[in-house]
Amino acid sequence: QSTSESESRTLYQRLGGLMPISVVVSDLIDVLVTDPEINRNPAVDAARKRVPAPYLKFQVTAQVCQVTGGPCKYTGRSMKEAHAHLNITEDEWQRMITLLKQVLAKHKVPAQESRELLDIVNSTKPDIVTRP
Ligand code: HEM
Repeated sequence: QSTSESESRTLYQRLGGLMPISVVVSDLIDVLVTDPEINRNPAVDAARKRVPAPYLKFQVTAQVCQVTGGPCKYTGRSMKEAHAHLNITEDEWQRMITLLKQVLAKHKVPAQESRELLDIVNSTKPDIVTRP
């Protein structure tokens, strides 16, 4: 396959589609909802006890599928609305990024695709982090 052909593939295609995306998201949610550093935030701890992990996995998978150029339609709330009540700090954000990088490495997501996904995730930071 030529370089121009590989560059025309969407990030969704290069990640391998819904099957690997759903596995990476599932693993990330599993480590996030049990992480002591993240759950030191009482609002996050309360929300993850109230909101079923399978629901979060579904919503985040649909969102990642959509924003990477896949066929899904994300129907959940905006990132601002979904996280406004959680008082998420810079340190908690950095912890989430560390866990995300570990999950991407565990599943051997290539460097280029990992970078593009991290750029997309980082673009949501101003809507999610509401405390310094
Ligand atoms: C430190 C970082 C984050 C934490 C601690 C966190 C935690 C949470 C929690 C607890 C909820 C449930 C809120 C509720 O319904 O009361 C939620 C919802 C959600 N989060 Fe996050 N989140 C983080 C970052 C992200 C990022 C980076 C994304 C995607 C780019 C994301 C996508 C979503 C989605 C799609 C929902 C569901 C929205 C809905 O129910 O309509 N989150 N998050």
